[in-house]
Amino acid sequence: MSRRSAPRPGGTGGGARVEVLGLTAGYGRTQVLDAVRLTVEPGGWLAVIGPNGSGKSTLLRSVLGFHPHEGQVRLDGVPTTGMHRRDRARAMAYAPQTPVLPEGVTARDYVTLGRTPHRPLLAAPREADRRVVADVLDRLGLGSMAGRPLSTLSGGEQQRAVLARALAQQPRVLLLDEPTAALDLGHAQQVLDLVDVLRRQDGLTVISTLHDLTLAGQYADRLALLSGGRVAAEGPPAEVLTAEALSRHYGARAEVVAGPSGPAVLPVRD
Ligand SMILES: Nc1ncnc2c1ncn2[C@@H]1O[C@H](COP(=O)(O)OP(=O)(O)OP(=O)(O)O)[C@@H](O)[C@H]1O
Repeated sequence: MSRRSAPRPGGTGGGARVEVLGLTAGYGRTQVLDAVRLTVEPGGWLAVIGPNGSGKSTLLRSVLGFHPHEGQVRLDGVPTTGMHRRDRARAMAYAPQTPVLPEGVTARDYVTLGRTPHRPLLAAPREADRRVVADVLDRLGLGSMAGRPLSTLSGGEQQRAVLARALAQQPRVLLLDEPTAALDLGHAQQVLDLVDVLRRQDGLTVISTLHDLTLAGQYADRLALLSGGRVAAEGPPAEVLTAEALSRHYGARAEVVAGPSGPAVLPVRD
């Protein structure tokens, strides 16, 4: 993965403040989220954690406006419901946990789809779009396979292509659902390092879900623990990641130790 500095794929002129106010959502009669309230400052990284089924993906999809909900989401104080779809698409990019990948499309063409909100309807990609796409592909270590159909990429390479598409969008807010699920440790660190660089250099605001609590604690500056439809704990990783919280909300036996770059969670066998 190259560390070329310009042009930066996230070079957007800064992130947005995200406010989630009283967000309630569910499926049919089943309520999954109950009046969730969160704030992420520009350039902040909030990792939403919580046991399986606690509503992390539902929360991300609701923030994006993809899932019906009550309550309000504001970007820099502006309710997203009042924003034009195209403006919303420019502001927020999403890398889903289980994306539907189009058949017969090359990695390069797929990532170029991320430029759609930035160009006139039906217009062909411009030189500037091609440069952003090439840079993102390069920075995610996908440059050499850009011309290959997505279906021939490995699971981890496909996951990086999905992230590349989101970064090519040059959003102000990046929402990542389990971005490292299919990645080996080295690639997981490279992807998270890149996102971290973008938020530090450009003030990109990041909201992610992460099952790996040690990685969550190392990269995010705040964690929100979802449990029972509510935010059970929210704050700096060292405050949220406690053995007591992991036992209570995950039913897990674990020790939490202070690591060199954040708390590390060590599962303890019976
Ligand atoms: N389309 C759907 N129809 C009905 N119920 C759903 C649907 N999608 C999700 N759910 C339910 O909503 C709850 C929250 O799901 P969600 O995917 O948001 O959880 P999550 O915290 O992201 O889970 P995981 O950690 O397993 O990815 C779960 O109980 C799930 O079964």
